[in-house]
Amino acid sequence: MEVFVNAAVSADGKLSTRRREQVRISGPDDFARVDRLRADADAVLVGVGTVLADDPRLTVDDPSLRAARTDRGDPATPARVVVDSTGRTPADARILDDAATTYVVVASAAPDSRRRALDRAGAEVVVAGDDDRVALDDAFSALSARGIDRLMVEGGGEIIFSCFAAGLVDELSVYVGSLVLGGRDAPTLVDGDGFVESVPDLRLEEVRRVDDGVLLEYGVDGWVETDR
Ligand SMILES: NC(=O)C1=CN([C@@H]2O[C@H](COP(=O)(O)OP(=O)(O)OC[C@H]3O[C@@H](n4cnc5c(N)ncnc54)[C@H](O)[C@@H]3O)[C@@H](O)[C@H]2O)C=CC1
Ligand SMILES: Nc1nc(O)c(N)c(N[C@@H]2O[C@H](COP(=O)(O)O)[C@@H](O)[C@H]2O)n1
Repeated sequence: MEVFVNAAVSADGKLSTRRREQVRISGPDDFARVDRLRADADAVLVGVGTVLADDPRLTVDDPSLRAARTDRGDPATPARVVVDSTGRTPADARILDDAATTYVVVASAAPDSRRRALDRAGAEVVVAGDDDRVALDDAFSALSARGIDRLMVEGGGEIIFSCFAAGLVDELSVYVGSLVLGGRDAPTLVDGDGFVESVPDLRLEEVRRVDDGVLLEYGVDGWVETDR
């Protein structure tokens, strides 16, 4: 499976404010680029933190992109994936609408009542990992078995960290908007525990001005020691 991460950050590297409310960082051209990235994916993945904060739909909006997908036999919008260890996704979350299949990936310890509620709300519940936290390598294998070959990860910072930590990321694109959000508790592009001795090694492929910001595109080359 090919995995690419795309997110928008402020000039100081934040995904959002300390209130964790969705912030419009991208301009119209960047949102159009994101729509094209979604249209090229078999599924778009977020962590449950993003679902609770933003209530996203993660659909393809441009009618011509939707038509191109259906012309080649794909659903108009890629599948949506929520990584949600305990099944906290609300039954009325917009990501569970009928625009596309939505996989909610839970850990084996997720309560049966939550699994049943998600199933009733229209989610396809997938169990990955054998304890109380979703294991992403198992989750991605399960998604691959369901025909997902190209997976777009939109965030947030916790899930992006876990994707890098598991060595699952092939490409990273970051849109850096011209604003400063600040806040020691505001989410950043990569949160989690952070890397110390060995860190993901990026290869810069492209730098381009988009709207009033900069798009950075990287390949991921494995790991590098920090004392280089
Ligand atoms: N500017 C942008 O492009 C984007 C911004 N955001 C922002 O990011 C914030 C949400 O990000 P986060 O709080 O970091 O939440 P997140 O969306 O990364 O979800 C993290 C949650 O997923 C669950 N989880 C299950 N298994 C996990 C695993 N193996 N690794 C990590 N998490 C796992 C946990 O409950 C964890 O708290 C919001 O403020 C949202 O607005 C989110 C996406 C894109
Ligand atoms: N690329 C990008 N730029 C921004 O400025 C953003 N705030 C985000 N946020 C992400 O988009 C999701 C919402 O998408 P829909 O409104 O459902 O289409 C949000 O949940 C973040 O993942 N992305």
